[in-house]
Amino acid sequence: MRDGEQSPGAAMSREDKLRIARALERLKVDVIEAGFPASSPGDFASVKAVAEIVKDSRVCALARTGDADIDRAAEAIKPAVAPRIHTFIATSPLHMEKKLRMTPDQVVEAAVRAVKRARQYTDDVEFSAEDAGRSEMEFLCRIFEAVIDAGATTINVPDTVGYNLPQQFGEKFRYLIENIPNSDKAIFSAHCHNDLGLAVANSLAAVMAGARQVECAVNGLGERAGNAALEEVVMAVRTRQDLFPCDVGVDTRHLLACSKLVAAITGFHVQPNKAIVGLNAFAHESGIHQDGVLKSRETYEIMRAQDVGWQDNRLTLGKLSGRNAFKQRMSSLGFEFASQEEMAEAFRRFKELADKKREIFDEDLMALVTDMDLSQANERIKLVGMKACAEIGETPQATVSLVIDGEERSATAEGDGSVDATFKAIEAIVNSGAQLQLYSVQSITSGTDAQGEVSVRLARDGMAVNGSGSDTDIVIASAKAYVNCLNLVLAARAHAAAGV
Ligand SMILES: CC(=O)SCCNC(=O)CCNC(=O)[C@H](O)C(C)(C)COP(=O)(O)OP(=O)(O)OC[C@H]1O[C@@H](n2cnc3c(N)ncnc32)[C@H](O)[C@@H]1OP(=O)(O)O
Ligand SMILES: CC(C)C(=O)C(=O)O
Ligand SMILES: [Mg+2]
Repeated sequence: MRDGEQSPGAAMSREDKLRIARALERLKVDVIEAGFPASSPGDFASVKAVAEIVKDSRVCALARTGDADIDRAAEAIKPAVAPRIHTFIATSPLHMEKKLRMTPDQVVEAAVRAVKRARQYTDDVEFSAEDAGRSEMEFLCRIFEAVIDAGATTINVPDTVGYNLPQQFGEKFRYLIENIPNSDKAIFSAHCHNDLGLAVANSLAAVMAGARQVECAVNGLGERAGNAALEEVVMAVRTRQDLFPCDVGVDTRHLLACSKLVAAITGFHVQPNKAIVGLNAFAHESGIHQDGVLKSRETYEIMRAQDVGWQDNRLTLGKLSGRNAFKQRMSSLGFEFASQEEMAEAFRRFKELADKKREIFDEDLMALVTDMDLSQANERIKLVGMKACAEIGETPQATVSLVIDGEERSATAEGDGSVDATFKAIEAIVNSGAQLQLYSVQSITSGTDAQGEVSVRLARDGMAVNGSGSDTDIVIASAKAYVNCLNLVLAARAHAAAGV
């Protein structure tokens, strides 16, 4: 949380940190580095609040080597069940000379003094040699030996600027652990940055070489290009237990939820092709892969989607998809082909359509094999009125009026936001039982009076339907999209009931 928040634009409030801390505790991480209490009164309060609520993970606060920073960190983590102080100072020639303007002797002295002071507050003290990735090995051995003697129980080796390569970083750990006489009295830790895209690889190399703590951040957030992504480190160690001499205690089933929470709080969205938590991490689009997965999941999956929090893997249909996936999808939508010829003809039309359209949805498939085009479905439900209220400090509320088959009905509901309240009000009237799978907003013109286009995907009985709506007001556009989707669901259901 501390380095993750150092991503430009990702600063977190006390409330944000509490929500993330709860999610990290549920994930069963060993240590939560909650913040840097000396940095601001707000961050002090955040770290203290996290220390008050977290029971099952250690709560750690960062501090420079000065007395004031250490005392402030100690004060903030005082309520924690398992408090840790993490103090650091830079050890590379460049940082010592140009930034700190200190001699190596002064740096060792400051580090030892800080660790001793921190030990007066807790017996769990971590020391980091900032920019260790560019520090001289002999100096690292000297300062680490001194701080372990002073009481440091975790020795962190940060590649602060992401300069190291995996083999080299692993060698550093091996050398340090073998050459520091008291290295057995501390846990060695890796803290890698992603400037060359190597943060996870470097962290894993460190673990192979003896590190037993990895500092990482959900979704790989952190200063500049970020830190090692927690979900990737965890799943690499878990998936390749044949190679690692240790495991992680993380409950991986919460990885996706945690990633989504951090993305929602920071506004840093995860790209679709991101490992583990990206939308496409367990999706298969091309025919040969889909065929393999249908026959045996392991042919193209090294992890189970469910083990990291997804409901299941997905077979998406597009121009690269094959017959087997097409047939399976049609079958799950309730269509069985009477003959090979009928199937071949439907598949030919599917490929033709896929050449024109980037993604093929269930309603496209239904239109393809029947004479019914769902996009032309009758509007059985009409949105005739709505009012949504959002007020700071108040629970958002929405009232919606619909005309269903000629009869007008209204409902009011509360929600997490105006859109959520609106959807709940619609559901209070319609009671469709459909699940919201996707919600996205795009502006289709520019300026504050822009038309917003909202897309909604609802799923019911194994079938997903996409609807859209546009308006200058996003909440109204959302209601229109939801109603549009419901009309498509109703049309599909009527169609299925008619046995077409
Ligand atoms: C690699 C990392 O991620 S380190 C953590 C980085 N995180 C942050 O910096 C976020 C929080 N930081 C802050 O809020 C502020 O920088 C503060 C409160 C810590 C300090 O603010 P200021 O007093 O205004 O100092 P400023 O940020 O301009 O400069 C940092 C000072 O700390 C000194 N310093 C840096 N690291 C250390 C250290 N480990 N131990 C002691 N002093 C240090 C610098 O030499 C500099 O000292 P100077 O003012 O005598 O030149
Ligand atoms: C404070 C230290 C551990 C750090 O974040 C870094 O060196 O990257
Ligand atoms: Mg860092």
